[in-house]
Amino acid sequence: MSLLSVLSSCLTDWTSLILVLLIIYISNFYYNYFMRPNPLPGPIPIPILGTIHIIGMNPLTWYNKNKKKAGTIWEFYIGSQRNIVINHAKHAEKLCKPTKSFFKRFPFPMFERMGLNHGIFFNNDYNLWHRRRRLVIRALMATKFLRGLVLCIQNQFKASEERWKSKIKDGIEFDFSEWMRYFATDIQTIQTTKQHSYCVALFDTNKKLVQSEEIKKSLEFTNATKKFFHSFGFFIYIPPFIWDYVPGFNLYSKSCERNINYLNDVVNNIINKRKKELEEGAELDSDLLDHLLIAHTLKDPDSKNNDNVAPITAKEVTALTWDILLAGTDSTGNAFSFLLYYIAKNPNVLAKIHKEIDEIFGPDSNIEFTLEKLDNCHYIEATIKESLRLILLGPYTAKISDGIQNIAGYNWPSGTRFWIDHQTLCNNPDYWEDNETFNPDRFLNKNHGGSSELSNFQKISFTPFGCGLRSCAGKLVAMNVMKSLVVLFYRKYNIELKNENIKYHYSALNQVYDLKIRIRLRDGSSL
Ligand code: HEM
Repeated sequence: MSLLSVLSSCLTDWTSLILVLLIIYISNFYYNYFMRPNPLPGPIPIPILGTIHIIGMNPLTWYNKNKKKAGTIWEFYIGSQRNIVINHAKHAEKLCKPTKSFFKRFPFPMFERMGLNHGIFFNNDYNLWHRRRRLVIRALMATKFLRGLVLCIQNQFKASEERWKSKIKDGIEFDFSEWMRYFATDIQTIQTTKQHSYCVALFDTNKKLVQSEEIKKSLEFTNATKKFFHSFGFFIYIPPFIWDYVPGFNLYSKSCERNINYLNDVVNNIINKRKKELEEGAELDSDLLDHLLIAHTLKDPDSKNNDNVAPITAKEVTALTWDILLAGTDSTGNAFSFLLYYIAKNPNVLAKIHKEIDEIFGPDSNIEFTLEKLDNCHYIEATIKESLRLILLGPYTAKISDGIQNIAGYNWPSGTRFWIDHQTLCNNPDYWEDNETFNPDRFLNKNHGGSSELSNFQKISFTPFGCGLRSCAGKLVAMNVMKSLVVLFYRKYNIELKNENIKYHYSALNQVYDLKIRIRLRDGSSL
């Protein structure tokens, strides 16, 4: 037998083996699919890809075309993994209760590999998560922290106003979505780590600001966080063995890995620098990093009162700092861009905002305001809520069940993957009257100058910050950032949209782009 014929017979044997294995895999896949308990409407999956070729990276695209067929519960596949989507308050109630039955998020193997599960966002260990979450909540809800935040926003805004000064009389045109993303990055970076990121300064000066090493480094960091966000969908929807072994995909996942390593190094350097300053006697500040660093030493009140509580580790400090930087930046930035768009489209709402601002803050549009003043802005708060209801920043969240759970009348085994479709929950005409109308009054009850009371279904379904144990840890921060910005912009400026419609795309969050505005001084205002 020639070498060639041995080779070709081996090859044939290998090919046949692969073919047989493939047939077994496909038969097994479809056997499991057709025998699944509680079959629901949804596109038929294909092996390995699941339904990604039909629904793409955004389950709402399929749902919006198939509303009737999908009803209030439907399913789709990621690889061979079944996912159940809930989009009515009557089924969401149990999923949204703050119980351990729906504590777990989907695992993020890539982010776990990179150590990001030492924080709270990617953490599925209840006991570890619980203590860290308490720490973070204590820091973010502290009055001292929130007062510092409101002051920091005003200072950063003032700095932008200084740069607008020479041109504002004739009006300035710019892409607000970009400005807002940079502004949110600056605020979040300062409030989390005390570092300046100079993003807005570079934007306002058309990148002509003298670029020191510090500024260049901060820009690199901002771009790296952007890349991290954009990789989210990839790591959720593409099964791990594809991003590890399939050419092209593996190159991209390796570059994301390098990106996360780089971000980890930057955050670690910031932490070490601050740790040293504190060891050398610097005074403690109200920002998140100092709060975490207290818990990293034995000065943490939790560990003082309880011998079993160890100080949090350096890895935890890094991961928690990361969590807050990432979870808080793009979310607030995009939320405010949507809000600005809705206010511009609704002059009656703007008139009521002006009235509230004039009543609470008086005629001087340059006067500094406090956190306590913002607490009285009930109409502004209602407007923010209505904007968050109409367009969900995170249109869905996902949870894994623990123990057999009865949802929508079906019993589901432990480990079932549920998606809550918040976009549909918050806009369901069954229980949101005139659901497509921008009407902040629906959030004003009689204690706050209105006459509305949310129904039970409305309360369950109003979930822009998620729901259950894992709901947003920075809700109060986000609300205060947005309230502050409403006051800063509308007490002094007129804002005109340059495009008729808002443009946005979904990538981990709904992200606004190309929101061109023209901003000029409001009559009677001065710089
Ligand atoms: C308008 C702005 C924001 C929106 C719409 C928003 C929305 C959300 C949503 C939908 C979740 C997932 C909840 C779930 O899985 O049920 C979440 C989680 C989280 N958010 Fe926010 N968020 C915003 C701002 C912020 C800010 C400013 C911070 C921090 C300062 C923050 C920190 C977090 C953290 C740490 C988590 C993870 C909580 C956990 O797993 O226990 N968010 N947020």
